Amino acid sequence: MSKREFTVSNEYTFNRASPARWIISHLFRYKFRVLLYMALALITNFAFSGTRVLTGNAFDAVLKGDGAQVGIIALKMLALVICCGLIDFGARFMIEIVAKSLARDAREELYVSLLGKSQSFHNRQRVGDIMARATNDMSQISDMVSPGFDIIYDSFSSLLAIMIFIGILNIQLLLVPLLYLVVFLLTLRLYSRRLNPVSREMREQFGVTNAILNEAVTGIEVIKATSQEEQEKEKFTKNASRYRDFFVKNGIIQGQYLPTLLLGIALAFCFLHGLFLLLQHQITIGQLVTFIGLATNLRFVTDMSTWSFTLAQLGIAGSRRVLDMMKEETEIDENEDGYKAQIQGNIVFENVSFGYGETPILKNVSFQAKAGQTIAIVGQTGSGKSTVTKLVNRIYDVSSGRVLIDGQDVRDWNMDALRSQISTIEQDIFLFSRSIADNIAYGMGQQANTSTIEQAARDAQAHDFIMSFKEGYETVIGERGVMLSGGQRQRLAIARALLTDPRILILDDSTSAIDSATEDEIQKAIKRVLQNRTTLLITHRISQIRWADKVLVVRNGEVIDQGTHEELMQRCRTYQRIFSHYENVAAPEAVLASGE
Ligand SMILES: Nc1ncnc2c1ncn2[C@@H]1O[C@H](COP(=O)(O)OP(=O)(O)OP(=O)(O)O)[C@@H](O)[C@H]1O
Repeated sequence: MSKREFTVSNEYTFNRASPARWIISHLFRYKFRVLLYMALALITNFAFSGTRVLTGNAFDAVLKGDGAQVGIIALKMLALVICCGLIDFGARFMIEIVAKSLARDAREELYVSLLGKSQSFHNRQRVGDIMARATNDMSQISDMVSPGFDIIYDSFSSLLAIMIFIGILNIQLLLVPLLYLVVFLLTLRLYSRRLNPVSREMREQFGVTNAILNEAVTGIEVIKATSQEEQEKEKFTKNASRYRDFFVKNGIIQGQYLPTLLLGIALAFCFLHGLFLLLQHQITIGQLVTFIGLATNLRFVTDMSTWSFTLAQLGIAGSRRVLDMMKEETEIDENEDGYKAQIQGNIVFENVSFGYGETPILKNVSFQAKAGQTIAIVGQTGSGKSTVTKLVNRIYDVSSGRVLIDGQDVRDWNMDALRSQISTIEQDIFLFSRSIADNIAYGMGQQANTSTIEQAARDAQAHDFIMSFKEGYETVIGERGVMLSGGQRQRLAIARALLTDPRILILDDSTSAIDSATEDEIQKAIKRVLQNRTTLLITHRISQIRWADKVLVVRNGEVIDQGTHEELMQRCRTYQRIFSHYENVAAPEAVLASGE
């Protein structure tokens, strides 16, 4: 079992060794329903072939002039057809339930698997591609079972019934159908071998096209602002055309399906063979009629297999893509048996180095934060400030060195215990398209009551602007909170953090997107949120730096100095420059951004 950051208790485990085994293990979960379906479908097909026998019997009775017998046969036929219809309904109903249950289970399995993947995994993925796998591929998997598997099983059980009835009629009559069957299976194998890679590529291309569409819709503002519509259109057209080409190729292979032609030839030979046996008085006219009727039923097997095999191919290709995503290795484990305790808030970085890829970003970072302290991190943009904070709650793991919380390596902590006590207020705050109250209560699993939500909002200086909306706390905010300004979003994030009352807070306040009117309120909110917890504060704001017990000065991934504001003012040239510029220029951002 690969590493996971999140698991569900009592999770049903499926065999992920190969797409076929995976599907079978899913079907196995509903084995009784599958077996019932198989039995019902088999009965339907035998009953249907039985109607051909009755037709032949009726012919013989007519030729003998036995009217009473014809009447009895007609009644038998009616009863058989009604039973056939009812049982067939039961079979279709069963398989449809199995198909939809399987799709639901597979979707849930993929979803849980995605929740358990590390941040590095999600950085590598394109959202559109994930969406294509979670929606289209899942539908393909469901279609593979019903109607795909249904048709294939139905075809083969009808074939079995046809062969048994012909064999009972006269064993010699099996000659042509059996020959046809051998040629049919050979051409079918050839057909699926040709179709398989094309349908796989078609699915892959669909994922790529979907990802482009998703990216364009998400980034529509940038496209419009930079007037790149033409380039985006071309890119999309190119990919949509590739998808079309695969689709056409798929169609061409399907169009070249040989068995239909072969069946026509086989039926002609069946007729000749039957006629020959009739002339030799080995079968009656009625039996010839039954035989031709049964042989004609082979059309059902032949025609349906074209489509059903396409569905099966697409389903297998879809399962492979879903499975590939679920099986992709993730770096961080939830560490279920790890250390669990109430966090006091002592953080120690011991010679920590880290890189997202090959290039090292952080080099030999060491510092300490005592419980309840506020540590400000300052440095030029891209120097690695946010990266330092991402190692605390194990969004990423260190490459070397250790990060300790209360003396325990973060890798030894139980992931849930660790993360549930650490909150992050990031620069780019993500708000769900739900009500404001739900967004604030998010970290509590929606378990907070209205008055505590409101209190948190008041402490975060957010209550007044929330109440200015017509629906107050019930106002639904758009995707990514587009209806709110940067300052409002930040205050909602602060309220969310206050509500969860984390022991460690990571606050990335390096954004300068706040208008000065709300600046004061934000400062108040931040000051409030820092109380009683260890805080790592990334900031460019001089007032906030002054609140800190210790300041880390980061340059190119190294902590070049650390100490209190006063100490650094005395000995650190970079720090002194920040402040001398601040006095002259009024804001330190310019200096920090300049790389000093
Ligand atoms: N997910 C990622 N994958 C690869 N490289 C990354 C990733 N995130 C950040 N980096 C790189 O790591 C370096 C440090 O980034 P980081 O975000 O920690 O800087 P920062 O000091 O917080 O910058 P800013 O003040 O602009 O937020 C940068 O060179 C950045 O390009």
